[in-house]
Parts: sequence; structure tokens; C-alpha cells
Amino acid sequence: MLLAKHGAFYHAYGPECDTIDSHRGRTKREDDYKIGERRTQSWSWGADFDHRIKVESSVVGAMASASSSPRVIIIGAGMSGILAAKTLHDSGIQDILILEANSKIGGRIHRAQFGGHTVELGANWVIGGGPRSNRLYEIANKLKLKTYLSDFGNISANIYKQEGGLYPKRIVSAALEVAEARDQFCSNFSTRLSSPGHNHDDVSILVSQRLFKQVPTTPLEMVIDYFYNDYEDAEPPRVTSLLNTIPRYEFLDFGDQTYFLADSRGFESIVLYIAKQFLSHKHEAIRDQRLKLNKVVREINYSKTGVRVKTEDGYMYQAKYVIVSVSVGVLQSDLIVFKPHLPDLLNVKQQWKTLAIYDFDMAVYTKIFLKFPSKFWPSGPGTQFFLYAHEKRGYYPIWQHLETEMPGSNILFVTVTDEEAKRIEQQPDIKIQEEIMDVLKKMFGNNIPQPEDILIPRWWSNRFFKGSFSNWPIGYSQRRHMQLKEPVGPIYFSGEHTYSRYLGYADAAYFAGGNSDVMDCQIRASGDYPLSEFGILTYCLFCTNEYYIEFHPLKQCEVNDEFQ
Ligand SMILES: Cc1cc2nc3c(=O)[nH]c(=O)nc-3n(C[C@H](O)[C@H](O)[C@H](O)COP(=O)(O)OP(=O)(O)OC[C@H]3O[C@@H](n4cnc5c(N)ncnc54)[C@H](O)[C@@H]3O)c2cc1C
Repeated sequence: MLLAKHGAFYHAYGPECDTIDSHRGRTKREDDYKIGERRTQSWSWGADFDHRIKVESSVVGAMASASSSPRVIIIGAGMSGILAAKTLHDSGIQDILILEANSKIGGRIHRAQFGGHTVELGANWVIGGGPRSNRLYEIANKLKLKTYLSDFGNISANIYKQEGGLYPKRIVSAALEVAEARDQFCSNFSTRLSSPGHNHDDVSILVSQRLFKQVPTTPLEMVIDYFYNDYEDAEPPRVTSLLNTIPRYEFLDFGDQTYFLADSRGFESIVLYIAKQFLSHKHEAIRDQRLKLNKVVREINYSKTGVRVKTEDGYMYQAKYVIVSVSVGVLQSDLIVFKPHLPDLLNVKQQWKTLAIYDFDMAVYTKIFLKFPSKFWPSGPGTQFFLYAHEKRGYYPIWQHLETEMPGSNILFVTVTDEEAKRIEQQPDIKIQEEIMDVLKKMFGNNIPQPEDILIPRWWSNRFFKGSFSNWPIGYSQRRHMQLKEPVGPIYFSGEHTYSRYLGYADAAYFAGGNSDVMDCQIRASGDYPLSEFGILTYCLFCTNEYYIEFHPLKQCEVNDEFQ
């Protein structure tokens, strides 16, 4: 995704970095809300559970040579799953099993070969240069991965009209000034809403724009607004929560320098590096029986005594606990069936968990790559990004060439999001290519060559992801987000969507894998039951049917210190 918008904002117009106040404002707000909150939950146990176990017991035996009843099963070997496993391993729980549906680790951090080069289908940017060190950026540097500071500095000279031709620079500059003022207003308004004395009422970014009396309507205004918002959130301002997405803590904490990772080893080598710290490996390949690839989990049976996890190939694995690190999009789908159902709408008193999952947003953000026989777009300083303004918001809007990172590659990519991304990925490649060529011809004339190749990731249709990353929708409360990551009996939840501070980013996945819930699982799994304390939360699990959450009113824990 992104990291681009704020990079653009900072690089092009200079940062207004109110790090400490905003940071503390957010922490305080969360604490205020949670202090003294107490909730009791219970759920019913599946009547047919014991019967199923007997029926499946021979299968359990069949897989025992690979892993005989680990203490904790981790579902998913993306960044958060690998970190969760490492967190457990480092704290002495090595009796774990990671089940991953795909044939490699990394999840939404995924490279591909295209046009003779390595491109990133998922996460691409890492950030650095801020008051806090970013672990992912540190690892990238340690591995000497090639990263390039993105050059957003000259957008005002690079916006094309719908029917072709560049907008005059002075018109774009004026529109950018308005956009920047609007963005600043949204930021100030968010801070004001979250300050003491306000009810922390949330509004959408669009409402904030209306208050500023500057709602983008023309193609130029819309594409600039898209660059500021959709390109970051992958959903439009109408949908996105102001309070929970502005300010962006990843930039306040980690810095305003956005580095585009372009290395043949891929972003996924960062995940591999972490995995190799605790899983046996030979050179670049993990050879550890505790990691099982091509294992699609379809069912999780849980009870007071533990979990049984069933995979598509008919195997059953049992453990005391399970950490589910799949995307919130996957949780919203029916790929994994929980038995008994997670507390849901069928019982009004127990609807919290399912609602928390269904109410959140899994956004779609797609980079479409094109390889041409020759370059026909401008290159050199100040040309890396160019925008296409169309009356339909988000119609092939943000373009990037790779001449800096991969000179002579003749590769372009365009980013689409949300409903447009969904519409596009349902079409055949050839149809998408035709649409794209029409747009490119408007920008660069009819004489441009046909592409030699096109690569269209389909994150939304992929049953193992169901989208690209989460976005915080308007109307979704902090309390509900706490429920999103809350455990249900022996089931724990991880994944980028569970870590609100850096929501959506690979950083969120990294921290989610070492956060309080995983640590709580670790403490329970190691037998130090029932009290755990970590970060800003204190979890008290007195029994598996009932638990409550308390917050330490006085403990202003720096979130980043949780896991370094
Ligand atoms: C197009 C795109 C661009 C992005 N750009 C950036 C960026 O520039 N910078 C940034 O920081 N972040 C970016 N992100 C976000 C970042 O990639 C994610 O936040 C992060 O990788 C999520 O990690 P995760 O472990 O939470 O989830 P995942 O990576 O989704 O890991 C979950 C794992 O669970 C597996 N799984 C799913 N279902 C099952 C099942 N039933 N059984 C077993 N296994 C299952 C999946 O295969 C996957 O490996 C981008 C993401 C996308 C898609």
C-alpha cells in the first residue's frame, strides 16, 4: 500500500509533525474509554464435539509423526503468525505448530517474477527516519535489501486530464494547497475530537471535509483527494473513520521517509529472516516440522480443554490453544468454521465477537503491473509518480514507473482500490489491459506500444486473503476493536487488523504477533494461569467461560515498548 500519501505530503510540502501530543492524545483516549470497563461473556459448547473427536481420532494419529499435540497451533504464516510463533518460542513454548494455507510463508508480503524483475504484489514500502526505530526497516537494512526513497515531490507537474494533456502546474498547485489545508483541518479536527472534554464522537473523513467546506468534486480535485486518502486507506473518505486513521501513527513514530523496496529477495525475505531465528532451516529454506505449508484450515473445534483444528486435506491437529492470524477478510468469509460458533447474533447477549469481525473493513488495494517493449513515459527526477484525473473517482488514478529501481525494465504499475479494484479483478486480463491501454493512450497518445505482459493480483477473490488490508470504518468503536482481538476461550486472534496503532501496515502485523493477546496466550500456555499483564492491558481470565478486561489507569505504557 501506501505509505505513499504521507510521504507525498511530507516530501512535497513539509511535515507538521506533532508527534508527542498526538501520540499521547491517542493513548489517553483509549485508556479513558476502557477504564473500569467490565464485561462477562460465555458461550455454549458444541454438543457433537466429543463425538467428532472420536470419529477423527484416527486422523490425529496419522499426523502424529509430524506433530503430536502441540501446545499452541498458529494458523497462518504471514508476518503476524510468524511473529506470534517466535514470541511463543522465545518465551519457552517451543511446542508449537504453524499451519499455512499457501506454499510459502509471508502471506500478503509476496514477491513475483515479472518482466525479468522481482515485483511486490503486496507490501512494498517501509518507513524510517522517525523518532522510533522501525524494526522492519532495521531488518531491511541489515539484510542490505535495496530500498529507494519514493519521489513524490513533483506531483503538481504530473497530473493528466481525462481526455489527455497535463493540467497547468499553477492550477494543480492551487488545488494541492486546498487539499493540504483540508488535510490539516482533518488532522486538527481529529485531535480536537479526541481531546478531553469531547465525547470522542467519530466522524468520517468526508464529514470533516464538509466542515471545511471543501469537498472535492472535479476530476482534478478528486484525484488529488484520492492521492491523499484512498491511496492510503484503500477506501474513500466517506467510509473511513477520522478519529482512528488520522493522525497516522506509523509516520509519527517511524518517520516520514517512505522507502520502496525493490530487491530480488523480496520484502518476504524480512519474514524469512524472522522465521529463521527460531525455525530450523537450511540456507533459504525452512525445514522445521513445526511449519506445515499447504495446510488449509477449515474448522476449529474448541472446548474448555483445548482445540482441534481440521484441515482441507482431512487432517486433524489438536492443541491447548490456537492463534488465528488470518486476515479479517478471511474471518468474514466461511473458509474457517468455528465449532461452536463464535459468539454471534443468534444469541443477542453473545453477539460481540461476530459483530466485531463483520463490522470491520477489509479494503482492496491492487497494483497492476505492465511490461512494455519500450518506455514512452517521462523519466528522470520528479516523474516517478503521475496521476490520471477522471470523472469516475479512482479510475486507474495513480501510476508509478520503475526506472529508478529497475532501469530499463520498462515496467509501469497502476494502483486501484475499493469498488474499482473489485470490478477490475472480476474481469479477464485482456479486458483490463484494454481499459488500461485506453487510459495510457489518453495520457501519451495513440502511438504507444502494446504491453508484452500484464500482472493483475486478485487479492479480493483470493480465499486466503479476501482483500489487501484492513481499514477502520466510521461507526466502529474502540470498544468493538478490543472485541475484535479478544480471545474466545482457547482461541486467540492476531493479524494486522488487531493492532490499531499501525492498522493495515506490515508493522501492525509485526506488532500484533508480539502483542498482549499473544503474550497472554503464552502465559496461559506456560501454565502461569490466569493472570497476565502486558502493555496497557491487564487480562484476567478467571475461567474459560467468563473473563473481563481492565485497564491500568495510571500505566501510560508506550505502545512501541511492548515489543522491541
Ligand atoms: C497490495 C498490498 C499492498 C500493501 N502495501 C503495504 C506497504 O507498502 N507497506 C506496509 O507496511 N504494508 C503493506 N501492506 C499490508 C501488509 O502486507 C499486511 O498488513 C501484512 O502483510 C499482513 O500480515 P498478517 O500476518 O496480518 O496477514 P497475512 O499476511 O494475510 O497472513 C495470514 C496468513 O494466513 C494464511 N491463511 C489464510 N487462511 C488460511 C487458512 N484457512 N488456513 C491456513 N492458513 C491460512 C494466509 O495464506 C497468510 O499467509 C500491503 C498489502 C497488500 C495486499
